[in-house]
Amino acid sequence: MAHSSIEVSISFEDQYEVHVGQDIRRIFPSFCSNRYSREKIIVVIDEKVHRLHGEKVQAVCDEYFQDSLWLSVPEGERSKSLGQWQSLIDRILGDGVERGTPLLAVGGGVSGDLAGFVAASTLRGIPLIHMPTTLLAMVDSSIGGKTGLNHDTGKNLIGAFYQPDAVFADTAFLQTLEQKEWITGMAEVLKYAAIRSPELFDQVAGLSRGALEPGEEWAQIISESIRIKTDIVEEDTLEAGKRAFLNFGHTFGHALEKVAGYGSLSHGEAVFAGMIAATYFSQHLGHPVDDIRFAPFLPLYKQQIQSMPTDIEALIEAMKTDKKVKDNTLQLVLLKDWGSPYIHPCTDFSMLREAWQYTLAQFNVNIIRYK
Ligand SMILES: NC(=O)c1ccc[n+]([C@@H]2O[C@H](COP(=O)([O-])OP(=O)(O)OC[C@H]3O[C@@H](n4cnc5c(N)ncnc54)[C@H](O)[C@@H]3O)[C@@H](O)[C@H]2O)c1
Ligand SMILES: O=C(O)C(=O)C[C@@H](O)[C@H](O)[C@H](O)COP(=O)(O)O
Ligand SMILES: [Zn+2]
Repeated sequence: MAHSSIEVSISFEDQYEVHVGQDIRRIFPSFCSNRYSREKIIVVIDEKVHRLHGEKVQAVCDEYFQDSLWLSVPEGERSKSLGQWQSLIDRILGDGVERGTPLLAVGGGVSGDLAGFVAASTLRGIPLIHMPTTLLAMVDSSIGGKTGLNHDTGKNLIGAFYQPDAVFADTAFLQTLEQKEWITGMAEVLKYAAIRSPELFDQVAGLSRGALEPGEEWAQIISESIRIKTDIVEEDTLEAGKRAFLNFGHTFGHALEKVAGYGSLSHGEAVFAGMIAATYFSQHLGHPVDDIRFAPFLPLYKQQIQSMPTDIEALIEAMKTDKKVKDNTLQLVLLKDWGSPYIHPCTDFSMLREAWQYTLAQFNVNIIRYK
């Protein structure tokens, strides 16, 4: 794959580059030599990625840094917790850290969101670099500075906006990604299709019929997705307006993740179901969108979903912890048309129940509580 570097300009002072391509990690040492002292780097890494790719990451760290503190994070959504945050902070402060010591976050969205918040909160902020290793983390979570932990009351309720100094999305890591993780990451690509670039639906549908593995066509989709995300976060870094469109399907999806129990459903599975619900809602408000667009992908998600919550009232309660809630009113991201998202203050709970009922039925779930 050809290498590319996409600049993210958060403001005049705050700019960073997302470097994407096969073996792009190799430029990491020269990037560091222009920015940081060579004394030490902190590496926060997903433990499975450590086993699979630790040597590659170690090699590029050792090329510049004299010392490294390696901290492995157990794989899975449950690691986005205050407990994991505390144990990383204890190790980092115990080992000794200065304001200029960089932290490299290696892994998927879980270790990235956790490590990002650790970097944001250590000494009020130490330099952060993302090295995403899942499709989802490359196209979405490593870009734009959202960091976060889950809480029993809701998803990502603890966190900060904290931008990295750079992102190194090395597609070589994707060689070992399991199919179910491709499917998870694909949901965020389909989100970009829905809110910005409907032609991506057909492009991804074509690829998802075959094996999901890195290649030139996926590389192009990854770069396009990164461009869409950077465009949006550049215009609205702190989610005062249009950044909320990146939350399409998420008010529903986060409720599914919480009610199922964090980690029972992957983020991408939940967002996929959430996008069906949001599309149904949009259509029933008279907008010319139809969830038939998601139909080619449904079997992939149906196959991997093990358990889907069935209690619609619990799901609606969970939606109320969404961070976009304003004046006690849910703010749903809906579609006026494909590629045209907008915010809809939702007061119609019977339509919400209907949207959930329709969506759960797509996954053959027996609903147990429905007013
Ligand atoms: N900050 C943001 O803007 C943002 C955006 C989207 C999603 N998220 C968050 O991201 C998380 C989901 O991220 P995810 O889907 O990457 O999950 P994840 O980090 O749990 O990774 C998924 C699985 O893939 C494994 N893995 C990672 N890299 C691998 C590789 N190269 N080869 C083989 N296995 C590998 C991990 O060990 C894990 O088991 C959720 O918590 C979600 O809320 C955040
Ligand atoms: O970057 C954003 O903004 C997003 O909303 C991207 C989402 O895919 C991501 O899941 C994000 O973490 C959700 O944000 P939240 O603010 O609803 O927790
Ligand atoms: Zn998401």
